[in-house]
Amino acid sequence: MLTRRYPISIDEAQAKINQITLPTKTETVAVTEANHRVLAKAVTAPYAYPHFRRSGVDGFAIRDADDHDFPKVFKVVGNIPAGATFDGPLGENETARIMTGAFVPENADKVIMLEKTREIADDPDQIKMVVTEKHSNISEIGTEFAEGDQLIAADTELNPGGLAILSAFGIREVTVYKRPTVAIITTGSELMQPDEPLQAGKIYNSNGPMIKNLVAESGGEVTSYEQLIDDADLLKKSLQKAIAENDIVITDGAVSVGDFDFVGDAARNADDLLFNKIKMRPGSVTTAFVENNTLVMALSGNPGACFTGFYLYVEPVLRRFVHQQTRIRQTTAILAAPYHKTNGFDRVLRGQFQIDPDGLKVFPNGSDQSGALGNLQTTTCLVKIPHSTEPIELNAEVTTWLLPFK
Ligand SMILES: Nc1nc2c(c(=O)[nH]1)N[C@H]1C(S)=C(S)[C@@H](COP(=O)(O)OP(=O)(O)OC[C@H]3O[C@@H](n4cnc5c(N)ncnc54)[C@H](O)[C@@H]3O)O[C@H]1N2
Ligand code: MOO
Repeated sequence: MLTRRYPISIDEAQAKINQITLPTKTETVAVTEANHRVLAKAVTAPYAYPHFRRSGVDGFAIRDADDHDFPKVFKVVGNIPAGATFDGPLGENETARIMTGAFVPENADKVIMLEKTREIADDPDQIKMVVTEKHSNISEIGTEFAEGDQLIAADTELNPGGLAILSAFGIREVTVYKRPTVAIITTGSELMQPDEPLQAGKIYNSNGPMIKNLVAESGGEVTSYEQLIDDADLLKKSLQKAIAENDIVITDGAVSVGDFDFVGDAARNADDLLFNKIKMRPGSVTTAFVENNTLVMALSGNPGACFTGFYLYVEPVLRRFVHQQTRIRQTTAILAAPYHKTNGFDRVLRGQFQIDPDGLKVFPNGSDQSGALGNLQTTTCLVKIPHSTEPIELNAEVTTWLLPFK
């Protein structure tokens, strides 16, 4: 039976996905595993930082009371390497040799850099200081953070710099948003297994590995990955299980109107069909529905359309699960190379961008065909050519989406 479909615009389709309510789930993870995880709770300083007075240079610690009439000779009463402490106060004209990062004696007020001192021949217990210093060269307690200060705000995606801050306080665990769980179901009796020899009429599954890695780099957790033959019962069972166990299910193929396009049937019967046709090419068949509180994103089997559909509709929702903005930058650019085709739907070209002194320029990058995949490695942006009966002019301003990790 031919399914009636109601095409909506790219903006409308994106808005529909953006409107669905997502659950908030959190978990505790080790800081060692937390790079690119998103904090669900702010982290505050358990104590002041630095928590002891630290020398910023290698040199000799002195008291304010002795900080006059240079050059002068001091008595060396201690040696404080980094990691050590120093007992007792410095007396009059006494100093302690001290290394960068080391504990400053409690009554010392300044550290004179090694370069401004001279050893006294045959007398290691004395040191001559040539001149004083303008600054104390001491990091005082709490100069970076007072106890209770916010170290990193909630809803922040941790990066190696953030992990350094947490580690500086000995913090070993953080509360983060759970990654959305994602099941991937690729379909098609024409798909071979990677270890099968090439056969006439069949192809290797290229979308599967692409989707898996796109999900992972967008912060999703792939819980299952399947490659199914075109069989309605098999697909139905797989889909039901995937929906019951995951936050998101991504299907690929079988979503058009052909004899084996079973995902379209599931969409039509779903709790909430968001859309089953978009006024764009490639990717017009991209379909989205919610079933049992799980979002099902049905991407086209055609590689170019699958790639485009993922970035425009799936990446943003994966990021929203963990309270983050999409990593895709939507902006305007100058179409810097000619494009002659016209189209009843908006066309989304795979492109490449260039940042020039006079602005952002975009260039079509090879084939705009839905089934073409030769440009998937080198594409760095998507470019929207609005539907029109006239070809778009060279140097027209166009909407573009700059893709992440390119
Ligand atoms: N009568 C109509 N036919 C088609 C329409 C239409 O509106 N009416 N739409 C066309 C458009 S546009 C597209 S896009 C495709 C979408 O088809 P499906 O998403 O249902 O995908 P399939 O039919 O299963 O496969 C399409 C194409 O992609 C290849 N494929 C499938 N899976 C993979 C994979 N994992 N890796 C690589 N390639 C894959 C498959 O072999 C087909 O060549 O429908 C048009 N037809
Ligand atoms: O959905 Mo098809 O990719 O529009 O060409």
